[in-house]
Amino acid sequence: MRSQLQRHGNRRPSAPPPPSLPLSRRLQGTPNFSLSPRVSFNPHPLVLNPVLRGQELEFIHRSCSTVGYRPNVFSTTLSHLIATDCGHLILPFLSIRDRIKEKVEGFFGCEFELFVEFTGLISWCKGAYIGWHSDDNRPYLEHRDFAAVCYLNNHEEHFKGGLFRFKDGGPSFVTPVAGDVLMYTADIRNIHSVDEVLDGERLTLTLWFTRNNEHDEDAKLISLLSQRLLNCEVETLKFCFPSPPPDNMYWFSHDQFGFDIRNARLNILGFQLFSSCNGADSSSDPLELLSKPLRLGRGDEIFHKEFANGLHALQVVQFYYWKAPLISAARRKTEGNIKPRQPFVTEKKGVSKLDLPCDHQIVKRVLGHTCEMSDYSFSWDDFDLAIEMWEEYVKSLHRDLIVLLPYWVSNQSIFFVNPSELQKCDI
Ligand SMILES: O=C(O)CCC(=O)C(=O)O
Ligand SMILES: [Fe+2]
Repeated sequence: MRSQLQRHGNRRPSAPPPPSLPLSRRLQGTPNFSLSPRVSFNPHPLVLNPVLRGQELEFIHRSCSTVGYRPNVFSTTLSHLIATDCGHLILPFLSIRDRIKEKVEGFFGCEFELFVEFTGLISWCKGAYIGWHSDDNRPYLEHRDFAAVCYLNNHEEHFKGGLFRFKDGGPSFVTPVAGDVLMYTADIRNIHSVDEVLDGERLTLTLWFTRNNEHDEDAKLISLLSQRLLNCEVETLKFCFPSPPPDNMYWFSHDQFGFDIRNARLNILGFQLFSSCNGADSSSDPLELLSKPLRLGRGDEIFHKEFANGLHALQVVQFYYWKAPLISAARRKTEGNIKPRQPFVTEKKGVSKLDLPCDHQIVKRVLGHTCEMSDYSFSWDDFDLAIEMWEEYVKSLHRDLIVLLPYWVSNQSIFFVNPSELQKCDI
């Protein structure tokens, strides 16, 4: 513990300003990086198994992702989580982020500590691909030195297509396997591509690293977090309800039409959204209603509790599916001892179904094969239990975040340490 704190307390010196030569040339002349072509590094992806909190990251992505930087790609960035008042959800990223950073520094023999420039969950749905490119191939990306892609699900099992390919040298392709981390320099020595995804949702945790501290992601995230959490009390759950940013971040557009990703992810799991405003808001844009209090329905039933907005409802639904095996096992164990909590379900009085623009055929084509988790037989009883568990989960992460933030501010670096360990160290 002590050594972990000291490590973070005394960051290694950061790199001097980068010389003007391109990275590829610099590496050839630097003993630490004498293995300049990628093929003379370990040709196989480094395997970090098991992926720390992989299912949790999947839950976060399915509940928080926005449309991404390429067609049919969705992404969840740490800054987006903070901007939607879900800063506590960055905590599950931190151990694996630290571990990957250490591995990249070790693997490439970095003399100076690297800075994380970007951390994000990125999913590639049917039709997504990227042709030959290097990761520093735009003027605004020139500072990127290294890339690490951690695969969170399996080729063939969860998606088809989507192989990673290197243009030169070996291995010529990489088959994504959950837990594998692929690391490469971001420059032209590692021109690569991703084959078109033919089915399913290919999920990765992608990080880029830089030696230029002006592009340190941590500094920006700490400043964002400090602004958002300025007057926040540890016990206030109200603050932990997600607050949606502009709707266009969730709008997947295809030709003239498309769908809202929040609504689509609910629909493919069999849920519909209902608004309690009876007619008063009928003239407003239905997409705006996604930011207002909503109810959830399935078939003819409507759940009695109200959600703060569409993101809140989606987060609870995805949490339910993440925890469904646990919840149903607990219920089986206690069968007979616990009274069913029914009735939870109300009739469709005083609510109206949200009439959102949605091209169901495109939803099915892009996201249709991602609903394997809907196999669990659904129960409102279990769902109600999941709401309580979600609230506990959020409160506990939120508490940790409030404790850790001052340490991050004073180190100007984001890291994870168990808060109870921190308190022991302070004494
Ligand atoms: O997901 C991958 O395997 C690589 C993605 C990639 O090349 C990129 O985003 O630049
Ligand atoms: Fe790339």
